[in-house]
Amino acid sequence: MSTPPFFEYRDGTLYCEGVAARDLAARFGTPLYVYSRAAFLAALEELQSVFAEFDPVICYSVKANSNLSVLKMLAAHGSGFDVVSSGELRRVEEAGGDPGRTVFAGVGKTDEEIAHALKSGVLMFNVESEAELDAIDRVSREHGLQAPVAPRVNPDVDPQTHRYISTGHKESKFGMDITRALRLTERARDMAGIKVVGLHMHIGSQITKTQPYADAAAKAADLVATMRGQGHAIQWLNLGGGFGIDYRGGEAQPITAYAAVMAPAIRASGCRLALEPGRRVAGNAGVLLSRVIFTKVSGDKRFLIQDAAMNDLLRPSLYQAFHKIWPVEASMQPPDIPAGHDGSQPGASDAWDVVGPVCESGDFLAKDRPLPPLERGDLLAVFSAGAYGMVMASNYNTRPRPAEVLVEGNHARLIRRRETYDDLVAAERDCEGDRQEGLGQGIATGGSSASANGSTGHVLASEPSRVPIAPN
Ligand SMILES: Cc1ncc(COP(=O)(O)O)c(C=O)c1O
Ligand SMILES: N[C@@H](CCCC[NH3+])C(=O)O
Repeated sequence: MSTPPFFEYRDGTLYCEGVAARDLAARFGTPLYVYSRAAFLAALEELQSVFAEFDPVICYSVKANSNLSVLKMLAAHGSGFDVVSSGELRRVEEAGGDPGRTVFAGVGKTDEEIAHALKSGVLMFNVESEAELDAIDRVSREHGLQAPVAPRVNPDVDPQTHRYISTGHKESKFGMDITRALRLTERARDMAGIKVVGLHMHIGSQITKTQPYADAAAKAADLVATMRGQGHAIQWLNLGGGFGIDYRGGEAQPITAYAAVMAPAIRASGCRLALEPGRRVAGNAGVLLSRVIFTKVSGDKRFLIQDAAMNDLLRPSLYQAFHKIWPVEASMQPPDIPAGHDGSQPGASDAWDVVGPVCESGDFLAKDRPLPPLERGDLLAVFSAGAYGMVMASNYNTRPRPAEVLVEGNHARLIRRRETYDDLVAAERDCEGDRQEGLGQGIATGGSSASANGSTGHVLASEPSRVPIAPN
């Protein structure tokens, strides 16, 4: 691809734009998510320009990386948003994003969430079922409003991706098959609280073939014509996200290749285009830095135990997902691993299981991965970690979640401080307060004993509890 490398090795060490990764690790501690501002914006701008003919709204999928600073940056560069909860919508609003360029998806919207989205004026609701349509109609009428909606249709195409992240097939919990969708739009004609303005499809994630998009777009264009025949003024074709990225190297398609196969159908539909890319914008804009705690040999296996675990980056454990991993101090970029090959070399003398400290056998970032010599204290970079990384992190094993840093040129800015032990127990201490002071008196006020600092180091502070616990 023509974009400059945002993460590259220079003089034997990894840089993010103009900042050395080792300096970031020293300043902010590890594990640490590091993002390149230029990488996010290059990916967004590529989508905006390649699809420009269709006056698109690129609705960045907030679930991929929902950091407020990331959303602010994208909003300032004309991004719309795709949200799946009131929480995500609040993030967009707090970041200064435009609800009028935001689509609200998700299979289980509550009445409260529907009301929130209606009042904030979202561009449209992606409707996933008839029951949901009824709920949106009812809530809209209660508020004297009319909801713009786009039924989510499963075109029953095979996206040729991991089965856990494919969604456009008939058995999916998401969306509706074509027959049901048309039944829904038929009923919607009589609903005062509903205005059908678009059609939505999202067939899966990390899709590296173009054919599934060609098939889905063609079915979408036909369906738009049928829905217009029912009397709906369809203005929007929302073809979702799913565009794949390079995890191994060489598997991603240029956006122009997807656009080339989708364009004829979009043109035929006469609609404006909405897209919901997440991974394509965020995935290769981030790396996760970690530090080796111990090396260990057990039988024939060699383990690199480092301080990033499944709670920090879940994808390898959950999907057996492949991420390149390479020392921060190295003379060359990590090698590409051909598609269809997992990169593992069982028994190779330089092969390591890269694991974390979490008490699960499934806690690994890579298996049997050939790596240059490494020892305690060395830094590692886990690549392609900008999407579905921090957002899927948890506190399992009472591990504070990592800090996040955004790099712009030669400048690095902390955009989420490292969690502290106090952050993790604050909600529990609030309840202990209730018990001690009597029901109703210790209701949480939003205040906590969380430290305002915590921006450096990976020390798990072991402070004495500040709230005395009542005797039983
Ligand atoms: C409805 C919807 N839109 C957009 C996305 C973003 O997908 P991706 O990150 O693969 O672009 C998802 C996640 O797969 C989704 O479920
Ligand atoms: N979380 C997934 C993708 C799911 C996309 C959300 N619909 C991943 O890490 O690849």
